[in-house]
Amino acid sequence: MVAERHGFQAEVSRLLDIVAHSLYSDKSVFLRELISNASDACDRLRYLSLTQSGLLGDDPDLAVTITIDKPNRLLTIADNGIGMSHDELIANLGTIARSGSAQFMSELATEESAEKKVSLIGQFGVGFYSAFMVSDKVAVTSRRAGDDKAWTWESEGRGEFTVTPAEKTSRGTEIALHIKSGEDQWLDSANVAKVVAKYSDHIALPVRLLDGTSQKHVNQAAALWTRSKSEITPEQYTEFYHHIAHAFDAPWATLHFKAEGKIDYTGLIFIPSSKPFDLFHPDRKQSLKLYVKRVFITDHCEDLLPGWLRFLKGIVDSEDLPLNISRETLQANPLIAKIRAGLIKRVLSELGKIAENEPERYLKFWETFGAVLKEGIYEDEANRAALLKLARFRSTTSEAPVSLAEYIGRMKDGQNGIYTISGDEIEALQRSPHLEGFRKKGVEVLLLTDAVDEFWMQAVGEYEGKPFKSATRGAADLAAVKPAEGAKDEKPEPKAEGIDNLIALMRLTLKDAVKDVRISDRLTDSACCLVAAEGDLDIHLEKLLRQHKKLEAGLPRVLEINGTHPMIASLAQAVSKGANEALSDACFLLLDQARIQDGEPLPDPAAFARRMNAFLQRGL
Ligand SMILES: Nc1ncnc2c1ncn2[C@@H]1O[C@H](COP(=O)(O)OP(=O)(O)OP(=O)(O)O)[C@@H](O)[C@H]1O
Repeated sequence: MVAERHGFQAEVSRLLDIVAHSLYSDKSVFLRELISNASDACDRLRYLSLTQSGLLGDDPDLAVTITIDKPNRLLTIADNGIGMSHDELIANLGTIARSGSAQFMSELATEESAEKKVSLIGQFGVGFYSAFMVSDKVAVTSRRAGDDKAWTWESEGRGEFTVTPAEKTSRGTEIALHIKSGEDQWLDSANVAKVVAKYSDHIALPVRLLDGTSQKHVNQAAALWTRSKSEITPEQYTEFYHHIAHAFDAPWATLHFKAEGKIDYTGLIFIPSSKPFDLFHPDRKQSLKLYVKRVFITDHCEDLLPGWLRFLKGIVDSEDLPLNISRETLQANPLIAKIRAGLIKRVLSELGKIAENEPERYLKFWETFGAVLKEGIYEDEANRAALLKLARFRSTTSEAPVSLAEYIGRMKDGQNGIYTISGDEIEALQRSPHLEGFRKKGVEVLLLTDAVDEFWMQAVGEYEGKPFKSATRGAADLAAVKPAEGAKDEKPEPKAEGIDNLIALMRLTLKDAVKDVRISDRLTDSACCLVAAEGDLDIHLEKLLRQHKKLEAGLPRVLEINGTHPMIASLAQAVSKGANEALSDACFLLLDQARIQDGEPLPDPAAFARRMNAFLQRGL
């Protein structure tokens, strides 16, 4: 029969190209991926057989069998799981269905550093395609449970694959790897046995190795989470994490526990140490696997975890849910809500312990997943207090990120709020003129760079009675802050003479381009800055909303001028001689200067250039 020819989806071709250039120094991961897939296929069949008892037929003992055929240079991984139909072979092994993968692949293509490439692809996972690291040809023969037809998918991993009808007497999938020359260790029985033992130890199915006539069982075939903690080594936990999460990093933390009482369940939960590529993709769902009495039910039980814990990996095995529960009715099950509450409590308590006892280690976690936990502060009132305690922030006065409790402990006498400034980058925030007055008074300001910050701060309003206050909104209230002990009680510098006239002229000249012009409490070195009026949207939030097309035009801002700045003093003096064109240009130039310092585009760059040139010319 003529083979059907298909091209790989562009993302798969790119992935295969990367795989072929052998990214990983440890190629043995291909065995882990294929054994994981085989075990998942058996789990899925077992779940379906709960409601379709005929599916298991006369072959009820699910297992994975690995065979070495040295003369033909073949290594085969076979399972009697769910199998794949003709269309599933094409869809599953020819495309990547994960959302965001096209964008991910193009980012990967432009990444130059090989090391970063490995770490990126590690977060993505190469799954089945890792077979091409050691094979020059892969043939997948599969028969879907309940179907009588079988098909062989075959490819050399270069742009296309074929699908042809096949003879296969039993259900399941057989993946035959034609081992590349130079990769002979994958035909060596002792080596394969060692690697398979490592990767299948925690798998709940028997894994067998056949070499010629000899056959041996390589694992205990008991689900890892059912064993007692004292019997499990850190390496075994890490292996299980790699298997379950298809991850390459080491877990940052491992929680293995048994909840007993009103409801009984076991949890084996991992907090990854690196960010998955799609952490902020809108389609990303939580991915804990749900088991009932050791039988895999689903990895898409949305209600098992809140969105703000979507980075967790692992399993939950319930003793109380009925085995024949359908995935659809799971969501409404009150037991799921109880398990969810229990999981949240455990994870938060573990994070709290690590934050207290190992602050440096905790900071690594916070840098990776802090922005996601902040979503919880915004949306989960019940856990808000615990999450606020766990939050850490960069600040103007401390090298290490600080907690809100630490911040409050260092507040100055007379300071009446927790000051924050938001923007895209820490460095730009540090340079912001808005902070000059705060620095002078030694008042700490938290530097916020996550988009979600604006939202949770609005929702929370205050922490332990201290309101959050934006350093770029309203009056700075710094006059009330007492100078630090030992510092000279500096008298405020006298404001430039005629400044009130300058302000009046600026208001008249700038009209609706600003909401107001006033003397600043927060500037010490710069001449001017823009702030939001009390009660208006924070400047950074407004910028975000405009970027996301949720707001059309920006609101006019308050232009603050530094009453002690020599240039402002000269302008004030000039005003006393009467208004003229140069002064009018100066008003607009000051406003544009403030916009530039905020990283804002100028509404009329040509007018800016014209005024600037006129000014330079007058000065020469
Ligand atoms: N042995 C198998 N039996 C049945 N289906 C399989 C088997 N191996 C792979 N598949 C199907 O092919 C799909 C793609 O496999 P692949 O390993 O590339 O990705 P994945 O397992 O979905 O993702 P990842 O490995 O990154 O978590 C699987 O989701 C599964 O549907």
